[in-house]
Amino acid sequence: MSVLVTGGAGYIGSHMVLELVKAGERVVVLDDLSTGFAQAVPREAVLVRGDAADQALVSSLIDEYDVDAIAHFAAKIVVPESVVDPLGYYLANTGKTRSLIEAGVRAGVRHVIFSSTAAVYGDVTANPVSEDMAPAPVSPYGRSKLVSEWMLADAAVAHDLRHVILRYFNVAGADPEGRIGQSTPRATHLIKVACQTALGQRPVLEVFGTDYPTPDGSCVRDFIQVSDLARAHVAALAHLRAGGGCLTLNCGYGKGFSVLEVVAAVRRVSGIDFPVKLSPRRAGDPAAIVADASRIRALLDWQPCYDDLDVIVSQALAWERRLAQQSAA
Ligand SMILES: NC(=O)c1ccc[n+]([C@@H]2O[C@H](COP(=O)([O-])OP(=O)(O)OC[C@H]3O[C@@H](n4cnc5c(N)ncnc54)[C@H](O)[C@@H]3O)[C@@H](O)[C@H]2O)c1
Ligand SMILES: O=c1ccn([C@@H]2O[C@H](COP(=O)(O)OP(=O)(O)O[C@H]3O[C@H](CO)[C@@H](O)[C@H](O)[C@H]3O)[C@@H](O)[C@H]2O)c(=O)[nH]1
Repeated sequence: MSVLVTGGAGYIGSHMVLELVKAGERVVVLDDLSTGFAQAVPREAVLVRGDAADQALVSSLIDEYDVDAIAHFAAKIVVPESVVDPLGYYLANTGKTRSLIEAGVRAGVRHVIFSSTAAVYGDVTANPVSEDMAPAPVSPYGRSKLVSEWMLADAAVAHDLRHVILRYFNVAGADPEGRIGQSTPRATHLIKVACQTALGQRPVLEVFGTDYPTPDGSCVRDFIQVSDLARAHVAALAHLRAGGGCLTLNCGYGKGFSVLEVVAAVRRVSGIDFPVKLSPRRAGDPAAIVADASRIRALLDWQPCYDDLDVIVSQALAWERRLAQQSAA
């Protein structure tokens, strides 16, 4: 049996591939390398360059590698881009997910793990947020993911298919052994941008908004370390293979850190007092979003190992240093 990982050359998918390989799984990565990197895929996994919506290709991979489970990471992920290109996002995230699931169902795949997002909750007014809260996404990106969630749920009723939907909160950090990390060019993620600023690769870190109704006025987020998140997928796979039912689970630690607290952590860990500019709010940012993370701990055999902001920041910094060395070489 093998696991088909779409988007397995990307930031989060590549960390799951490492965890799967470590667990002795056979892994086939299907990635079009639009934002991913071939070198992020370990030698032990098969990398096929192609589109997750290419049904003929997906069917042939399922047959050739005896795939019993699909982990679907492939997507477009930039929220503001989704506002200017909603149809592109619905195609990439919803239309292509439909094609992939259909190919999987036809070929007899019974397990799907789907990368969803805290963005499905929208502008929450109370924290922490549990999975029972009615989703109300405010961006085409969030809506494109929510429609995919619904599609999976409907397909699970009609077909012999079970799924785990994982709603990631803010993903950060890197492989603790330094093999992989977030390589996305022009990334907008706070911890990555702050580390790049500390290392002098960006002139200044802008803090978007200091007048939010939060303790220090900046936004609050729940940061989950990427290898912990990857292991949640491995636990979800074990749940499905053991005959477990469909689940929708938040992936966070249940702890909020403000943007200014993250800045302080990056300064503390790096020892560098990099420049920060207090700027106006960024459109579309909810003031605070923190996971109620009790369900995943109750229902999956999953224990986080890196639930510590300074550890996450030190991994992200180490990865940025490595990327800088690679590009200088
Ligand atoms: N990064 C976050 O903080 C975050 C938060 C919530 C949810 N997510 C979700 O996690 C998943 C992975 O995100 P990431 O941060 O690793 O992004 P990423 O851009 O690093 O990875 C996406 C991967 O999918 C590939 N891809 C895109 N479209 C494809 C297609 N049609 N066919 C084949 N491959 C394709 C890309 O080349 C890339 O390797 C996405 O579904 C995203 O929506 C990410
Ligand atoms: O240079 C920066 C970058 C970010 N921020 C702030 O930091 C917070 C976090 O921003 P970011 O790291 O861009 O993450 P989010 O906008 O919270 O979105 C992430 O987390 C969501 C789930 O919570 C996912 O859906 C998205 O794909 C993922 O990018 C926000 O308040 C931003 O305004 C800054 O102040 N300065």
